[in-house]
Amino acid sequence: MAADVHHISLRVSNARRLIKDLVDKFQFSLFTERVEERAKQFAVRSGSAIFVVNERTAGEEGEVIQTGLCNNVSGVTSESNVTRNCSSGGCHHLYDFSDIDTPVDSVCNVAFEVEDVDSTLERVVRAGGRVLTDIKVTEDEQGSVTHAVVQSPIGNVVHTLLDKKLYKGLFLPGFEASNGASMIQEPTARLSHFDHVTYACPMGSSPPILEWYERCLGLKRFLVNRDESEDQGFIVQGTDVGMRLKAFEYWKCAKEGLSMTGSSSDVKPKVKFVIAEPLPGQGPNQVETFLEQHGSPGIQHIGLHTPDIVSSTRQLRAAHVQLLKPPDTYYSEIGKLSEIHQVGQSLTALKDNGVLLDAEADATDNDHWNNNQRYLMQVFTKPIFDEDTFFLEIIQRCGATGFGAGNITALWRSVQAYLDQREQQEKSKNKSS
Ligand SMILES: O=C(O)C(=O)Cc1ccc(O)cc1
Repeated sequence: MAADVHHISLRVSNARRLIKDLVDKFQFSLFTERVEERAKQFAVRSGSAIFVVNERTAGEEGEVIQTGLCNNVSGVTSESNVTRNCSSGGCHHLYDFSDIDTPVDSVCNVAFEVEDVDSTLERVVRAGGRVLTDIKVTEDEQGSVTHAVVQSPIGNVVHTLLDKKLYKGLFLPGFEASNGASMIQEPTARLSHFDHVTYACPMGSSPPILEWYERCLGLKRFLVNRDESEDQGFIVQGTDVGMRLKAFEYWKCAKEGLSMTGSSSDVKPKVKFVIAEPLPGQGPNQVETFLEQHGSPGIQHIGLHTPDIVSSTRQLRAAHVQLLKPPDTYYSEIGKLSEIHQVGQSLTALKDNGVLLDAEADATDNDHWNNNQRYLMQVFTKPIFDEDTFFLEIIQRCGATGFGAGNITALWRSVQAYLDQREQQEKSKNKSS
């Protein structure tokens, strides 16, 4: 079963504000939208990364809105443990499912493009998955798109499954080109594609999640780096750090997996998924802060790939994007300078821009890259919504396919320092009021 991320949708209270930030600060372009009295949806893109921003409206939950676009033309084999709910909310935000309440702004749908929605849905049903919206066909003069929506095993996250083989239009039926939008993808897009989606999940929840993704969607586990144990996942633990990571992705075949990691641009890299769980006995930490403020497990951050992280980071800082800096000691850790020099990067450029570099981020033997030239570079933004929940990561992979322990720890510490500072500010605000 082929599955590739088509877009990721967010549900927010003020869509225009978020769109403005994504366009002005992150250089996404607004290319298509669907604005009706009861539904506002905007799509922005940078390279192949597409976000659909859906505006939450008061009284949205459970309402039935008919737009005339949702013709239910086919069903799939029904099983008693499957909830089928086609009418409620399904046409409100097209290609999404509006009935799962999100009390705060949230990223809640990773939409996959699949070969065949019917057979994918049958597989989901057979594996005990929950279908939220049965198969629907939407059409306009450019052709038709078949879609369905399934619930993921993670909080409010759903997956829309799309078959666009019979569609020639700009995006999806029901969406109109935005004013001034260009059909041609800007060649200079700085952020080229979604690299990974990281879920914050409760302690101990990863085994059934991995099983769900494998059985329902055919996504398979891969090791984050050489130090990961198959059983335990990759454990990041220190005095102030405590998290278990497990990762999975879609592998068409081993051959494609290998060529994906090379520099050739003819294969679109597949998006990776990471599950982050807190470890027992840790103090307050960012995964738990997410679970608390978000109200359920969900998408904690998304990694966006750039071909040039130093210039992307400079541009983002100039556009007033708040990026987290690693602890001061990061660049003077033993071996860091030689690691940076060995791969031909500049300490000053990385340090000035707060970019982290890790050459241990691999669990595979990948002969396309020289062993000591496989590395990745990363930087995190501060949370982008009002709550301390979702943030973005900018990442540049140079051959490395996983995540390195050194960077994960430094990224964790930079997020934690920010959250601790926020908590202190809140406390002193409450004292003085
Ligand atoms: O390094 C990455 O991008 C990861 O996805 C690992 C990670 C996961 C959760 C955190 O709170 C911090 C780092």
